[in-house]
Parts: sequence; C-alpha cells; structure tokens
Amino acid sequence: MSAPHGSALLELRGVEKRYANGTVAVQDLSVAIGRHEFVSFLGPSGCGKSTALKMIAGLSAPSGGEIRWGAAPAGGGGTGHAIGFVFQEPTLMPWATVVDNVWLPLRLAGVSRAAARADIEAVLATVGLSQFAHVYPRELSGGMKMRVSIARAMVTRPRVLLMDEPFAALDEMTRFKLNNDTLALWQANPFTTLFVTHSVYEAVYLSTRIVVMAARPGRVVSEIAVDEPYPRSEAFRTSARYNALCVQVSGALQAAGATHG
Ligand SMILES: Nc1ncnc2c1ncn2[C@@H]1O[C@H](COP(=O)(O)OP(=O)(O)OP(=O)(O)O)[C@@H](O)[C@H]1O
Repeated sequence: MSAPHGSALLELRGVEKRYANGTVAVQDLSVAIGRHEFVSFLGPSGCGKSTALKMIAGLSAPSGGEIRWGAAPAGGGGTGHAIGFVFQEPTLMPWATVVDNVWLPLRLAGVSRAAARADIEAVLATVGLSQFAHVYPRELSGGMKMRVSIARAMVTRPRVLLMDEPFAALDEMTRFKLNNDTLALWQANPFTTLFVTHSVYEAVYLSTRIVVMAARPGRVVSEIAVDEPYPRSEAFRTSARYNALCVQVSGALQAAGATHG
C-alpha cells in the first residue's frame, strides 16, 4: 500500500465484507487516503468498488478489518467526517424544485429553508445553475440533473465526496464538461474525492491516484499515482504523458481482470 500524500484522512485496514447470502464482496482490502486527494477506484464489474464506497459512507458495516478516520481538522465546525454521496442516477425528487432538492440534506439536519438559502444559492452558483433554481427536474438535461445532485452533496460542505460512476450515463461531451467542473470544485474546496469509474481515461484525467481492484474476492491489486499538475485541460487529455498513463493503467486493469484469488 503506497502512502498517500498529506496526512491520512482515512484508512481501510484488512476490510472484509461478507453479505448475508455468503458473498464475500471484498477481502483484506487495504488502502490509505490522504487529505485533499482525488482517488479513483477502477476494476472489473463485481470487484467491490461500490461496496467499498458504501462502507466508507457508513451505509454498510464491514464484517472484518477496520475503517479508521484521521482526526477532524481543528476548528472544522465539529462535523466529524461529513460525507457527500453522488450516485450514477441523480435521484432527484421530481415534485420539488432545484432549490428544494439541494436543501434536502440540510432540511434533514433541521436547517430551515430561510437559514439554508445563502448556502444553497452559493452552491448552485458553483455548479452553474443559479438561473435554474426554481425549475423542476423534468425541465433539466441529464447533465444539469447531475449538477443538482453534486450541489446537493456539496451543500453540507463534506470532508469527503463519494462519487459512484456519476457520469457513466452521460454523453461524452457532457461527461468531459462535468469532469472539468468536478475538478474545478475539488480544487476550490478542501474536500477529498473518492471516485468510482469503469473508464481508464476518466480515471487518469481526474485523479491524483488510481486504485486498481480485482474481483473474487474484491481487493486492491495496484495503485498508480498520476503525478501531473492541476488544473488539467484538453492539453493534458491529448498529451503523450496522458496516453502513456492510460496504457499503464489499462495494463494494470487487464492484469486485475485476469487475476483470481
Ligand atoms: N446487497 C448485496 N447482497 C449480496 N451480494 C451483494 C450485495 N451487493 C453487492 N453484492 C455482491 O458483491 C460483489 C461486489 O459488488 P459491488 O457492487 O460492490 O461491485 P462493483 O465493483 O461496484 O461492481 P460494478 O462495477 O458492476 O458496479 C458482487 O459479487 C455483488 O454481486
């Protein structure tokens, strides 16, 4: 396991997840995540990427090993390791406007609409949706719905943003645009991003580090640092360095697909 840069935010040590039906989704899964990293999890279908994210989010308990969180930064508002989650489906409430959809996590935390207003307006501005605050999801494109979903995850100012194949269902141009917007948000804010994808190209473009997993049982088989500066742009996407990294990561992914425990 390579050490993340920055002090550890989160560490998975020998984590196992055995579902009630006996399926061992991950076994001896170990990875350390540093503060303000952008880590992508890449691996064949069924290698436990979503399971790992759900355990980190606290939505599912490990059946073995441990998940350790580093101390919250001093003066961090006492939110502990607050987490934002973005799924492949934007999962918006169809009967509620954009503002009310973004308000949801704050509402659940007991914050009134009036008290949440400034935060909601600020986060909608960061995802470029200020003009759409009062429309309903059915009036939005797929990319715009995903922006609402990202805004909803960001409005609580999480320490960790978990993204589970968020752009897989979008067309390529929208996906590229949202890749850039996600990076801009991450650069402008102190949160750490953990990003699940099936795309080698997306993982290389976005990440500080790529964790490659293999299946049966799910585990980490290699970690590849993407030591390229930010901001990243189309110049990086078309560079020889990007191409070389994609070849390296594809090789690791193919090896992972060929590996059985
Ligand atoms: N609730 C569940 N109960 C039983 N088995 C499950 C459950 N959720 C996931 N699994 C199994 O655990 C393994 C890992 O699943 P998981 O969804 O975490 O993989 P993944 O890498 O995210 O897959 P994909 O890339 O296809 O989304 C799979 O064999 C899956 O069938």
